[in-house]
Amino acid sequence: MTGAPSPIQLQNVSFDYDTAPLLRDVSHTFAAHMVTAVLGRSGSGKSTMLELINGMLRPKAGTVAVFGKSLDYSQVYVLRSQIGYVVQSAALFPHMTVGRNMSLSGVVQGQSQDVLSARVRTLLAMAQLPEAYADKYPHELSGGEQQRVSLCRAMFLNPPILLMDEPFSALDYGTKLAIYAHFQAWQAAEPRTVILVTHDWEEAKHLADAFVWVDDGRIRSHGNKEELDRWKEEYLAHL
Ligand SMILES: Nc1ncnc2c1ncn2[C@@H]1O[C@H](COP(=O)(O)OP(=O)(O)OP(=O)(O)O)[C@@H](O)[C@H]1O
Repeated sequence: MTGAPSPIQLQNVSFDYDTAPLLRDVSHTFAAHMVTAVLGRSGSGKSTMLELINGMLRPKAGTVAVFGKSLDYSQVYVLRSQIGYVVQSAALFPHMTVGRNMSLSGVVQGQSQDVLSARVRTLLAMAQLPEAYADKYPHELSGGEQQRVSLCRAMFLNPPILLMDEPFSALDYGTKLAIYAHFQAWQAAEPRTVILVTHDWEEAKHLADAFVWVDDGRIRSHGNKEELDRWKEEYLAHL
């Protein structure tokens, strides 16, 4: 724990898609400047939890607070510059260059071309991608490279919060390890509050400092690496 106030709090949050309850009275305070892995089997509501945090979904009951304030759903766009969001498929726009894909949020903010280009160069260097990639199109990159671009895009406005939804699950093992290393280097250089959704126990152990296990609409357990080790067999048997 860093002792810094939590930038993300769920208080008695319940949610359903007008069918069976999906999250039931969930409360959790996410630690600042750390990676928290949210684990759980498929369909347990992990992605839904991220969409509640970034305001794409609204709880049926309870509150979501970001930086100490309950979300104001009439101004959810304000969160876009504070919360980066990375999903499993890199989801880059195919008709735009890599540089354009990365810098869209800066374009929307009216940043000058010089500022945009400089940030693209910095991020490509951090992701150890060649500068010339800025002018390539997504289909010219490998899956792992596209996912690195997607991470760069989420980092473009330097958001203090990063939400990652199974960002590495479609990658082969070698590519995954390489991206893990990039991600860890970025996190060491500029610690953010990261929530990493994954069902992969090993990935969670590798990348995160804190852990939340979502099951049957509730937080079944949460804790540190020791806790995670304690759950291992039970968790794997439960998937
Ligand atoms: N837009 C939607 N409308 C209706 N039901 C939905 C919608 N999105 C998700 N669901 C359902 O809600 C449940 C939880 O979905 P969610 O994607 O949050 O789970 P998850 O834990 O992230 O799963 P996975 O690991 O498979 O991605 C699933 O049963 C899913 O079918």
